Amino acid sequence: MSTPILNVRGLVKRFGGLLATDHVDLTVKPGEIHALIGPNGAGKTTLISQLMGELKPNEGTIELAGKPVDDLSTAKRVSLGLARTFQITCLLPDYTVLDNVAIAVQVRQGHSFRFWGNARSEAALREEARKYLHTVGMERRADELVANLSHGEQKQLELAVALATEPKLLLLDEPMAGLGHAESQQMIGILRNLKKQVSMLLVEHDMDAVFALADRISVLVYGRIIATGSVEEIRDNPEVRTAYLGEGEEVC
Ligand SMILES: Nc1ncnc2c1ncn2[C@@H]1O[C@H](COP(=O)(O)OP(=O)(O)OP(=O)(O)O)[C@@H](O)[C@H]1O
Repeated sequence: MSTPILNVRGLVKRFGGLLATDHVDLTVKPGEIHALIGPNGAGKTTLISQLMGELKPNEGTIELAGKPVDDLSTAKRVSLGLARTFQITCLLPDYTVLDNVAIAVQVRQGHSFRFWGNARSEAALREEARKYLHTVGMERRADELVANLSHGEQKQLELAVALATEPKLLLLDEPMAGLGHAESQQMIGILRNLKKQVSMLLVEHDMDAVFALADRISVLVYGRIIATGSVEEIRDNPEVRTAYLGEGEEVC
């Protein structure tokens, strides 16, 4: 079996008396979309923050493509191929769409945002940035200011910014949040196409999107993974139905 892109073993995070992450084991295989679902407060964001190195676990280990990252900073983890998109968009509103992606390319290349404006390198940066805009279907909006984008377009741009770091593993924190039906369908199409390039851990409440995209699903309840399996296995699991999907409800 090939080495997982992400391998989490026995991860524990305590906030005082609260076990926000309760001995979590989780893998993401190469080319896989692994969805992480669970009710509000289950510990999904806390888990992602530990993967990124923003929160220090109390116990457990995290490996990225076979390499332990437990003692590495967030920046070092990003340079090893980890990227995250946020629930709340985190873009530069006074810059154009293309600038936002070009800046991310520049940062990946090891240059500080401070050097933005270096005319010699800008053309090459912009050319590369257009590639990521194309991937998310936004090349025609390249010269628009971020402040003028719709919520759905901002989500797509945020994805392009994350892709500009050339990740091996993309952590998606509710990419469908706040999107209308048409925008959700568009995002599902983009993520499905992206599968060829990057593995994904998808945290999402929109079950239609999860069922449409996930190769495997893990269900987190009170910090503990109660089940991992295929869409069918999770849909039919009685414990999952009781704890999360709602006993007796039709879920598809
Ligand atoms: N910094 C913190 N200090 C204390 N408790 C925290 C902290 N961050 C999160 N918690 C608690 O840990 C638990 C898990 O929270 P978390 O935000 O990770 O859940 P979530 O599954 O992401 O929820 P949602 O779906 O609403 O985003 C909750 O009970 C929350 O109140």
